[in-house]
Amino acid sequence: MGSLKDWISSQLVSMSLVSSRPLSGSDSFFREEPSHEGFDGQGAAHSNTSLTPPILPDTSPSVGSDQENQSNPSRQHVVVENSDQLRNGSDKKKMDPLVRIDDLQVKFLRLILRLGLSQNNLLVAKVLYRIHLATLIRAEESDLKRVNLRSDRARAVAAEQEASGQPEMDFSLRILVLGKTGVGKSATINSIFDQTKTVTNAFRPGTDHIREVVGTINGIRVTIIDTPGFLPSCTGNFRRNKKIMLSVKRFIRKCPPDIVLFFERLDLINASYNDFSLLKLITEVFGPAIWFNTILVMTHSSSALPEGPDGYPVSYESYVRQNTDMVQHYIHQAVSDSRLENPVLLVENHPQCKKNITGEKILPNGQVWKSQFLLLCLCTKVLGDVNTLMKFEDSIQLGASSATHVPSLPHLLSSLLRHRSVISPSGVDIEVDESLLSDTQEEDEYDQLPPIRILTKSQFERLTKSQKKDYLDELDYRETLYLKQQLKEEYRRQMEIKLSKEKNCASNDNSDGQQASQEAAVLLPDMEVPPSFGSDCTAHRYRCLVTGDQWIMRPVLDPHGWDNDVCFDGISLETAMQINSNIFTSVAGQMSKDKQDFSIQSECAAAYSDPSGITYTVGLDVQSAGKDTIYTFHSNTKLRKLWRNTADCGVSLTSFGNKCYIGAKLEDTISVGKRLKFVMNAGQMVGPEQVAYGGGVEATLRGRDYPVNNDNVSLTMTLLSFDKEMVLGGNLQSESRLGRNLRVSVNANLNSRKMGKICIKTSSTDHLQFSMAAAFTIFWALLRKKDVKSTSHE
Ligand SMILES: Nc1nc2c(ncn2[C@@H]2O[C@H](COP(=O)(O)OP(=O)(O)OP(=O)(O)O)[C@@H](O)[C@H]2O)c(=O)[nH]1
Ligand SMILES: [Mg+2]
Repeated sequence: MGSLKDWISSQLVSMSLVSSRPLSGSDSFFREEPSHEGFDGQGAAHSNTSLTPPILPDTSPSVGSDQENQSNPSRQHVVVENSDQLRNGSDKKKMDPLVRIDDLQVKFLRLILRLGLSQNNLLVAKVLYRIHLATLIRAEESDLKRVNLRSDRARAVAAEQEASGQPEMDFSLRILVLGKTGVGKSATINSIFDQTKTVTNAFRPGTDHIREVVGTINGIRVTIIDTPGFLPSCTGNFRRNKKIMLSVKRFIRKCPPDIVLFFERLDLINASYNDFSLLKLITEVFGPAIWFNTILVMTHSSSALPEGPDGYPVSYESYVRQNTDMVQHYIHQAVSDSRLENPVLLVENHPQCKKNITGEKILPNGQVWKSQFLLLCLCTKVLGDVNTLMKFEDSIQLGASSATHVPSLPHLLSSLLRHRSVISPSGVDIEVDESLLSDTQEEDEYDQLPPIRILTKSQFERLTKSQKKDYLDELDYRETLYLKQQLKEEYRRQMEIKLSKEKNCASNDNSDGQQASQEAAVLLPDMEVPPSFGSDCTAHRYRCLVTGDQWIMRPVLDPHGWDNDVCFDGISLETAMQINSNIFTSVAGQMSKDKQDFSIQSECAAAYSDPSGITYTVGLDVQSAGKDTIYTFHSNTKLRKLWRNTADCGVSLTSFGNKCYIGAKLEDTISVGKRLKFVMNAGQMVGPEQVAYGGGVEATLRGRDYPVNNDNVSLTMTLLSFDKEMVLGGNLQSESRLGRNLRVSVNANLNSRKMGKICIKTSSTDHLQFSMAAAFTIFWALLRKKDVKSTSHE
């Protein structure tokens, strides 16, 4: 059962109920002995039998995906113990994992300094953030108060220790290399040490036995275990490859590596690449947990770029992304889990590889790959050690059989409390309809407008700046009124159809069939598919037609598919039907199936509106979660228009595995005028031996031009209680149009655990506005940074 703590952090950081990713490598796979830093006590108690990977809800891109450059500078917090604890005796220090995490961070920052890397480096920030998150998740309520945001102090201690060289740092890396023969494992080892430490061979397998290569880089002792390469995966080589893997497994049993490098040649990955059987064999022999500490190494990274469909070479970034995605895709298939995201390291071993002025080998994108190698190894090892210290042994496991996700009560309750508005078959929200109806005084406003002369482009150009503005404002105003009028007419038309249908039903005169057949088919926009179908046609098109209002059926595009044949492995379907004047139903779902997996997400609902104003809704939601399926049956009763008040009560029954969760909620909506709305709700979710309670108040103020412009501000306060813990949260959401070409939406939340996030989205058709938005964002980030600094000084 997920805890409230998980729920809070996922509210902040994760997209979905089941989205989780490894913090880093699994020590459970490798470690039988204490790590090289000598973490003794509880933290070093590794188990090599369990495959439980240490997993945290993830918020950031993979450690190594340097293509993704978003990071949140405000989250670069370091968890540092308070000074009392720092001064405490070594015994206590040894016992307290939080203190040891603090030490580890200082060590990590020292190494970053030693490598000459900036501490604001994206990867470093991510590692520090993940450590912070791990500490928060694992910390007890009492510990949480001790978790200070004193990043500056950790940095200062690291700088001080590194300058004085005291205390001496015993940090070492133990790395295992794996990959097919000839991909450049030995050549990479030689490049890393800048000397020929192991033999390479261009024409036949170069390495015939496992051997350790030891050296020192930037004061870090590095041991690399060079292994014989695997033979290309075909049935004849299966036994030989297995033999190599078993001997490697035997070799590392006594002294397991911190990091695994899995090698591929970047230039040899193409549409016909398929190393699934080899990856599967690695997974079987070493266990799925091997992939947690694995970095994908792509050699030959400076090779000539292939031609794109337009005859020009493709861009380096997209070439790398496409090829690494393909290898990652097959790893996902081998472990039957697509959550894994391995860091990628690009390598070029050619002696004539381009170098920068300091003589370091650089890639076509200007990156110095050797420092990137060290950084990735450091990050992987440090996160691995944090995992061990924090004991993430009860986290999610990799693999299909183990990919069972237990829904948490706070999640289920908050989704029950989420407001569901019932959509009528015409596609217009009932609430919108009502606000239109109440809008009678503006009835003829558009028709009463004086005529306007529409200017040609050249006439418009001749206007002065202020005239241009007035003219555009006037057009804007008219457009809003026109759209309002159109919406009203559409609503009236729908009502008339409804009334005439009722009459027709009475007189048994059904002309529906003819009407439907008269409706023309509409072509839906094309989907972009990988341009690899057929020899002469670069982009084969799949076209979709919509023939009636009622059914929309489309294939689902898999963005990871490498050919059109495997791109479409799902289907989505949407329909809404009026059974009679009072009953309507809607079904929306998506289903995908390939050789291994079948997944479905669907929502069906039926609503009955009583003429007295009561609406009854029943529905069934079906959702795949790993190999299991979650069924949720829900039922709602809505009492409309008791004064300006809509009351709603609902129950839900969720079945997952062999467990059942029952929930109930009460909700009341009060409208004050056309623009202000209050929603209050309270609910309860009961699971096996556990209960969660929650509720909230939401106030929404809509813009003057609603529903033509969806400007609104809403403020929500929620309270959630689960397992003797209570969390109060506040959320502010606003969407508004600032000027003609700029839309801004702001979402900010904060809870009583002092965790929160702010998200600002802007869209503009004007470059100037974009630069303003960027300037504002940077200004905001700086402000936050200052804020964090002053907090840490306190
Ligand atoms: N151009 C180029 N050549 C490379 C690169 N990496 C390796 N090579 C060459 O590829 C050949 C094979 O490299 P090795 O390092 O022996 O390959 P290996 O993976 O160790 O092979 P086994 O020991 O048989 O498993 C050598 O001639 C290397 O010089 C690279 O990044 N670019
Ligand atoms: Mg070799």
